[in-house]
Amino acid sequence: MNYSTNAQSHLTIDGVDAMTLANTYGTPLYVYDVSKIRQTMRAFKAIFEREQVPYVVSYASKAFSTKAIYQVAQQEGIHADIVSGGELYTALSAGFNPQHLSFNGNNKSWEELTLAVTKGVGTIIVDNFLELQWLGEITAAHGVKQNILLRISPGIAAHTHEFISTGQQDSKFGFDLLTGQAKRAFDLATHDNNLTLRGLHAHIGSQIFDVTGFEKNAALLADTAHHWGWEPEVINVGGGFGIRYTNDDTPLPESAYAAAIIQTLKAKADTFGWQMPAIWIEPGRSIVGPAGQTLYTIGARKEIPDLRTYLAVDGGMGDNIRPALYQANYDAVLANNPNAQTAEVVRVAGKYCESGDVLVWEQALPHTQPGDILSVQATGAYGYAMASNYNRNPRPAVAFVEDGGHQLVVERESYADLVALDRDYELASTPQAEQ
Ligand SMILES: Cc1ncc(COP(=O)(O)O)c(C=O)c1O
Ligand SMILES: N[C@@H](CCCC[NH3+])C(=O)O
Repeated sequence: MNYSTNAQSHLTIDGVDAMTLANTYGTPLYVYDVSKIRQTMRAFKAIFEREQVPYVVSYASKAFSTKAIYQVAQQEGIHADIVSGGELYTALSAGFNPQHLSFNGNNKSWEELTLAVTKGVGTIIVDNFLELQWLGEITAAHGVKQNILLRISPGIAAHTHEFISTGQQDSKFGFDLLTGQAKRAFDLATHDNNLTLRGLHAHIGSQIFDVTGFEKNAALLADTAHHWGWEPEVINVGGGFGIRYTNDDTPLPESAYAAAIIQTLKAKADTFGWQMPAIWIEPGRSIVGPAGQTLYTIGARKEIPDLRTYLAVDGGMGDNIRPALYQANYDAVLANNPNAQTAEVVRVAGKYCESGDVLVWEQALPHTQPGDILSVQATGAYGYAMASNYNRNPRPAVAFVEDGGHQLVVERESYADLVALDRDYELASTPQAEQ
């Protein structure tokens, strides 16, 4: 990897010195290169525009849900997918157009569905029979008509980590196709006057590197609709496009995935004599993952001769659970001199009370000192989004960087924030407890 640096040999992010960011906002710090986010959003759109097919690019905001990212998505003219009342609230607080939201999730509550219907969420992607029934009741009670898609469990196993594969038949998501549940849901949905069924949805998994799963998925959704004697307006093939975390990962460009899906559905539309359905995709990781990195301050070091050197930083599994959860790999770089000669291989560990609290399993680094700044690369997806307060560590701040400028978009939590929702246990001071 060749990192961009300035005259002081410091790592730069879209023209901003990483050391300036660490000094200004403290560490750990999530930093996003917004130009890169915009580039990816535009690249996804460009391929559909070039092929002149109707489409919606919907950013899967579970990957990173903050007001600022919904605002960037809106500026770039893309939609957003949400999976909870909390993500809906965040998007609405950011001023996001609710018509451009789609709502996924395998167990949406009555309250979440009511909020979505009454706030005008554009599309609800219905996952199960209870939701279909509730949605019928809620829309009738509020006298509204709601656009929906049906989420199908397509029976396609994607080649990825078991925990992030969702398309196989043994999955909690969506209506099962093979046992006829999907057809039953289709019949129910098309007979409900308050629901407008616009199309089908299926998502096969995440961090996928080849196009065949997406082609199969698109073909299967089209074949299914055709088999039911129905011409859908929308085919939503989900997200899951893989990214480069380390040099071992070899993702395709955004355009390759999109082109394969477009070709598959063009052919199906031709064969079935349909108008071209709108192709919806839901990329999350590929939009924000490569654009994010996390800056840490290096602290203690433990050398076990002939075994391993641990280098500890001031964050860890609380801000990036992915290595512990999925054995995920990352690259790290010394922000104060990224292109310096490497001198040793270390394991980068966090500060949490868990042996599995690792950020990088094996990393070649130059000589480092306590106080140096380490940047773990490509942490933009499912890092902040999955952050926790384990060990009562405050969650880090988030900074956006663009064209040489920088701004905090999420403040660092304080110790006061950590106890803000706590209440004193009053019974603890009753006479009985004192005896
Ligand atoms: C329904 C759905 N859409 C989109 C995504 C986004 O996936 P990714 O972040 O891998 O693009 C997911 C997560 O895997 C998902 O479950
Ligand atoms: N959170 C996971 C991906 C799950 C995607 C949600 N369907 C990750 O970090 O890779």
